[in-house]
Amino acid sequence: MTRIVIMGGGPAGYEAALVAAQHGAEVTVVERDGLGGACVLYDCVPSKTFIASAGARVAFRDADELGIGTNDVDSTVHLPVVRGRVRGLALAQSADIRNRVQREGVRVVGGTARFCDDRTGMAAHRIAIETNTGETEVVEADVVLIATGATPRVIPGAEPDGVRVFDWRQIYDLSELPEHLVVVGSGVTGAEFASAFIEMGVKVTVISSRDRVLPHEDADAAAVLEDVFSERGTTLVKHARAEKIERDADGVTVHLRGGETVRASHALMTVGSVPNTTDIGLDKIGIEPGPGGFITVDRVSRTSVSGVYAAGDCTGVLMLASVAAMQGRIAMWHALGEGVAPIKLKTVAANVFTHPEIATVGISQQAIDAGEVPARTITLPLATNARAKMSGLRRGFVKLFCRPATGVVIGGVIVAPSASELVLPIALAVQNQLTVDDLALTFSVYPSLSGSITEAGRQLMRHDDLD
Ligand SMILES: Cc1cc2nc3c(=O)[nH]c(=O)nc-3n(C[C@H](O)[C@H](O)[C@H](O)COP(=O)(O)OP(=O)(O)OC[C@H]3O[C@@H](n4cnc5c(N)ncnc54)[C@H](O)[C@@H]3O)c2cc1C
Ligand SMILES: NC(=O)c1ccc[n+]([C@@H]2O[C@H](COP(=O)([O-])OP(=O)(O)OC[C@H]3O[C@@H](n4cnc5c(N)ncnc54)[C@H](O)[C@@H]3O)[C@@H](O)[C@H]2O)c1
Repeated sequence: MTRIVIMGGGPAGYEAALVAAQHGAEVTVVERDGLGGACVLYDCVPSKTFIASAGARVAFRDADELGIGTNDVDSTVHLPVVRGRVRGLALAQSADIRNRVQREGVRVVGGTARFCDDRTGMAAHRIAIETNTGETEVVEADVVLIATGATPRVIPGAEPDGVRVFDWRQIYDLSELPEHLVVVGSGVTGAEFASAFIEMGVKVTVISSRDRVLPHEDADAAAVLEDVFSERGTTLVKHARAEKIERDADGVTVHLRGGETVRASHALMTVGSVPNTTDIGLDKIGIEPGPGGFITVDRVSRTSVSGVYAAGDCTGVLMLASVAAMQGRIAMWHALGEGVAPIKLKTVAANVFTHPEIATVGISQQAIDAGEVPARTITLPLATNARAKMSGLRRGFVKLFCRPATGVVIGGVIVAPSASELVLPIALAVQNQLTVDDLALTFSVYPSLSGSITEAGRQLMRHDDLD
């Protein structure tokens, strides 16, 4: 029986464990916090639960326009209740995952794992576990999966203290909403938290190191979000890098490179993550981490050392829960001799949970504009969609990209309140190489926002006829 040890129980680790157990391996997962990992306990699940509360407040605010008077009712945010939901849901989800994994016969050890091979080049590997109860155990494995995830990056001089300066894992500890929150960093994490606090009625300033929010996302989508931010009175400080944060009894002063300062009551640091790869004994097996400390893997999750795989955020390959889980599964299928297709990143669907949401799949507009991928494109503003009008939606759009000659769908972007749900038909089309004709001939419900997707297909099909 193949002995498999998995270091870390996040989406990469626990999904791998389920696959390995299904295929009859003897599986041990070592996790120092709780199953589900940082994804479930601190990052993805808590942030989306928090955002759900902000969304409820938005619905309340927007009701006025639809003829439902709410002026005389106060929509106060009860932060302790929100925090209770955030924590409770994360713990419940973690417990569900633990039960599921244990039901499949996986051994779960609470503790911290590191390699302790006597020398490099061994066929089997030794892993020392410092258990959470203070004992040390050494286990041998034929196959090891490193799935140790990542941790919030800390800027020296701007260390979070959990009182005035927070990272995204501590922010739920606030007992009341900040008077003025400065969000440092405008990547996906920064944009999501800025949006949630803005929608909860907090004054927000966003510090962006680039010329816009969401520098890695679709530029038109980012422009919509900036519009919403500005409408809600948010200040966006562009081309700015925070170097130091001073705190006093009343608040924080963020010092930017170049000498300017931003004053606020609290600061939230969203300046990226660093991989958890420094203390796991990589030198004992001969793995040299790549740039930024990430572990280099190929498309079936192999590292440079035989029998050792890596998956998830510690590899720096698209830092998404869905990608982590797929990398973990692929590693196990490969290790256990199953037929496996290498991971295809061009078909990954992702969503930024701002208000409105931004969902993307496949080739980006940026790659098309740069001439890297030939494509025909269409953008349909939601303002022209009947259902959007009925719901009072004025912002947002559907974009569709297809191959010039064949009309095969290669990507798309949706900006809408429920973009994460709407993007699936485009993801299905990209994954299965469907054409704009396939979309165009599909019945969508009338009236519906998804009608804009089939309409986008029709508009690109019409262009086809002119070729
Ligand atoms: C604020 C935020 C929101 C996000 N929202 C989304 C989202 O909506 N959708 C999405 O797809 N992705 C989202 N992500 C990204 C997603 O959370 C990560 O891609 C995902 O957590 C990666 O999973 P993982 O298994 O690699 O690592 P993790 O989830 O980080 O799990 C790794 C686990 O390993 C443990 N560990 C580390 N070292 C050791 C060791 N030596 N021994 C034992 N255990 C160890 C860690 O404590 C941790 O519990 C979000 C990220 C952030 C920061
Ligand atoms: N909804 C989701 O799926 C979701 C949500 C959150 C995060 N994630 C994923 O997690 C990964 C990390 O995202 P992230 O936003 O946490 O990190 P990031 O690294 O993408 O963004 C951090 C931003 O902070 C900026 N920055 C760094 N130092 C700064 C400074 N001193 N002052 C001002 N700005 C500074 C960086 O230039 C960068 O733009 C991404 O791959 C993202 O897709 C996904």
